[in-house]
Amino acid sequence: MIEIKEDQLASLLNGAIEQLQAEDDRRLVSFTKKIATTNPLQFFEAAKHIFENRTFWTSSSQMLWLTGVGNAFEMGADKSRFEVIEAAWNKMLNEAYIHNPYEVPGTGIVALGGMSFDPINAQTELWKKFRPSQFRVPEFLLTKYNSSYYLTINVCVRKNDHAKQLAEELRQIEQKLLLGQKVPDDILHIVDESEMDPEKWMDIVRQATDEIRNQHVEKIVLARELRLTFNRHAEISSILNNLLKTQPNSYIFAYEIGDDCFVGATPERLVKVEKNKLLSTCLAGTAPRGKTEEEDMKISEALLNDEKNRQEHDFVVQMIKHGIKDYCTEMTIPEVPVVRPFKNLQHLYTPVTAQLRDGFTILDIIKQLHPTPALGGSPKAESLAFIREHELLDRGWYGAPIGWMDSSNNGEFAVAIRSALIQKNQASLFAGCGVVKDSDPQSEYEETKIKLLPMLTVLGG
Ligand SMILES: C=C(O[C@H]1C=CC=C(C(=O)O)[C@@H]1O)C(=O)O
Repeated sequence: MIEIKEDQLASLLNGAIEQLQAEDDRRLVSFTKKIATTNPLQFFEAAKHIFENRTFWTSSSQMLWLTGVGNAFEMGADKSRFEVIEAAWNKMLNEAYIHNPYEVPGTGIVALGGMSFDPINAQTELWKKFRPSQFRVPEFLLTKYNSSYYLTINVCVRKNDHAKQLAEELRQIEQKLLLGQKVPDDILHIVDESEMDPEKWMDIVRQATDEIRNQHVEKIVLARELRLTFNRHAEISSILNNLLKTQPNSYIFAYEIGDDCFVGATPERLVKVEKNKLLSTCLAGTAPRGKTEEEDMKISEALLNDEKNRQEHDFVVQMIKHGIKDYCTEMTIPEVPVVRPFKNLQHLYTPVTAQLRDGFTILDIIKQLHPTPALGGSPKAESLAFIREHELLDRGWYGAPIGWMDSSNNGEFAVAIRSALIQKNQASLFAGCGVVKDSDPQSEYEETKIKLLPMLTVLGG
């Protein structure tokens, strides 16, 4: 194990502490170093009894893994979410003491967080711990980028802190984390299940198709919740381990707040920015997987030529194109989608690439894009108004951006679908589908059932 260069961290801490004038002044100190191979999930598990708030992220390509534990700095907002977060982020970065000799995305000061689907919709008891927008800079962040490993230690210092003592305390926690803990093989059993009466939900789908036929709106995405009770408390690291095994090509994430944890394996990238190169994704239009290769191909071809699905998909393409055009240059969007297979489903997929213009950030792009018609509908305002009035669900963070950003304007956000809110021995799973004028309520219901599978299968279903 590579040990922290004690004197280097202590002198960085000391430098920051000496600058503080008033007793309640605080300053973030961030120290990054390269470390030996460390298992991100075992690091996550080792933090279980040390920190209350753990965060986990892998990109769909698994090029980047982030495991954050603890909160060195938090940012939250209920209104004007993007502006408030951006201002707090910039202020903190301007004042921080940073030692990070690596120009590697996802190292150094990284904020991990997410937001609710709709801040206007009233927040219910279910999601009470999750603010409309919330980001955290973890105390310890393990970054795996390609095959290199980095550890960043972030700490907020005060005037009366003692640098050497603090460095020693941090070193002891670091040792425990890097040692890791075996991820338990937790097998859950579902003892109770509840959901909205399917007939009632399909009735809402019918009302949506009526609304669309009456030309008030073109597409509305409707979601539903499945509430499960287990025989015991769920182990988050074990759920993540199973998602990593069963859901390739997906973003696997967890955002823990005390006893609640929002977990998922989503196939949908909202936006990635790396060294000003922007990548967004249109993912909408769905079909099941075939049981044989031949059947799979047939279904995939039918999906590609299906008018209803192509229309559903095109709403997303058009919206992303218009949403970001003023924020970037060199935008490239293929004329036709391709079919992208995932474990349980296949989707129509169109990648969008561009160059982010100087002066804009990933938060500016998210503000433009969220919610895309893959989760809200089209037009945005009308579809959201329908969802607010009829869906009878607190989506919380489901269907909203979740991800990370670093101090060099790199970042990546996925759309938090195929996800569940875990609460001790209970969980709420969410799934939705795009309703257009010819949607059949029964088929839409069946589609949401398949979309629940990625989470259901790792939760004892
Ligand atoms: C809303 C969900 O999926 C979206 C993403 C891909 C395909 C979709 C569809 O075909 O309806 C949905 O727009 C969900 O999985 O809960």
